[in-house]
Order: sequence, then structure tokens, then C-alpha cells
Amino acid sequence: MDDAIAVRDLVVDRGGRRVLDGISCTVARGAVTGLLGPSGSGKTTFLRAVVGVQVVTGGTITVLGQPAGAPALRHRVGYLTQAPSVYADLTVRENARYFAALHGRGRAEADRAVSDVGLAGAAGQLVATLSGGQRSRASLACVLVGDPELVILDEPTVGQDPVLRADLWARFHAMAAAGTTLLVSSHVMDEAARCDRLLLIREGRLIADDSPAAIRAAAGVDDLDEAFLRLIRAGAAPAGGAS
Ligand SMILES: Nc1ncnc2c1ncn2[C@@H]1O[C@H](COP(=O)(O)OP(=O)(O)OP(=O)(O)O)[C@@H](O)[C@H]1O
Repeated sequence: MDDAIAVRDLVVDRGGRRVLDGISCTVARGAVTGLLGPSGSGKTTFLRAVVGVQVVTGGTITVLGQPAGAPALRHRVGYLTQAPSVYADLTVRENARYFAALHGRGRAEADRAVSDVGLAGAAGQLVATLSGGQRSRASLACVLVGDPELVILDEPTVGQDPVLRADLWARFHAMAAAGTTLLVSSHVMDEAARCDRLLLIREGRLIADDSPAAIRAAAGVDDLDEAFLRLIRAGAAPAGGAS
């Protein structure tokens, strides 16, 4: 009942096409919710709408009790876009300290955020000289440094090796245990299995909104990958919204 996000009848058109078609769902506080779906199904568009940077055609989105995009949410919501958003001509540490300052945080918090994403050893390196995966983690550090109540992550583990992915997911769960709400898009099924709850989008419609275990049970298979394939191929009836 104490939802971080409540979406009602969300409709979004982009480029003259209906991209999200009547999505209703809720995202619980203090949990990790996964947003899954085929490429082009509307995941990024959904996240953009929740952050308040997407023009919507219809519906309502309430985020931490405010309309999505409300100025009061600026320090309360962190958003990691797919493209890293860091300054290439600053070091990792300088980036983190800059974003920390924007959120009224200090150097200690900045250095901790850098270390939390496994970049302590590269803290003094210019972002321009980082690998793609390192750059993405630098961007993540800059999102987390403000300690937002709601963290929206668009494919945060792309380009990371399995050890780093496991470390990042452990970090996400530790944040959730401390009360942070995370909404994370992913293509990777082993990551879906790590989520407390899953939203599955297909062609702009919500086709599943449940725990990984319940989705497996509903599809009658043990493998989440196979369960999703079945749901997607069956063109399952849209999920009923808020639960
Ligand atoms: N700027 C844009 N203008 C017009 N159409 C767009 C724009 N951005 C995305 N779209 C379209 O909206 C639909 C949903 O795109 P979106 O990026 O939300 O999908 P996605 O599920 O995040 O995909 P992926 O997993 O590949 O990142 C796609 O059909 C895409 O072509």
C-alpha cells in the first residue's frame, strides 16, 4: 500500500506511434523491481515517464506522493540513463564530488560512491580514458552519491563482467534493505531472478506484474527465461495493474 510509484492508464506516443498503451502498475518501496521486455517494447520510455522527462499522452504517474517530474522530487529521485552522463574531462573522483556537491553531500560520500561501484582504483583517472563498463559505473556512482530515495536504473550492468554484476546487485539489495526503492531495467534473465518483483512489458503493454516465483509458477516452468518466452509468445492478457 505504501507505494513509491503508482502508474494509472499511462499512454505515450513517440514519433507518431503508440509506444506505451494503457499501463497501470505500482512499485513498492524498499524493494528491487525489475523492468523486463524485448528491445523496443517501451522500457526506457516507461522509465523516462516515471522520471518526468517524457511527454505523456494520457494517464497519471505519482512518484513518492508527487506528480512525476515535480521539482520537489529532484533530490529524491536518481536516474541512470543508458548513455553515461559524466564529464569526460574530469576524473572519476572529480565527477563524483561535483554531483555530490549538487546534492549537498561531501567528499566522503563522493569517495564512498566511487568505491561502492568498484572504481576506487580508478578514482584519479580521467573519465575519457575509462573503458565503457567503467564509464557506466562512474555514471552510476554519480547517481547514487545523492542517496536518492528512488533509484531508476536503465540497464545498469551492461558491459560489466559477472563478478562486477554480482557486486552491483549485492549493492542494490543492500540499498533496498536500507529502505531505498529501485526500479531497474534489464535484458538479462539471471538479473530478473534477483528482483523482488518484475514488470514485463511487450509492445507497450504490461503482460506480467508479479514475483519471479509467481511468474515461473504461472507459466508452469522453472526457468524464468522460458517463462517469459511463453508469456511473450502467448501475447498474454495485460496484467491487471495495481496489486
Ligand atoms: N526519440 C524517439 N522518437 C520516436 N520514437 C522513439 C524514440 N525513442 C524511442 N522510440 C520508439 O519507442 C519505442 C520504445 O522504445 P524504448 O527505447 O522505450 O524501448 P526499450 O524497451 O527501452 O528498448 P531497448 O531494450 O532496446 O533499450 C520503440 O519503438 C522506439 O523505436
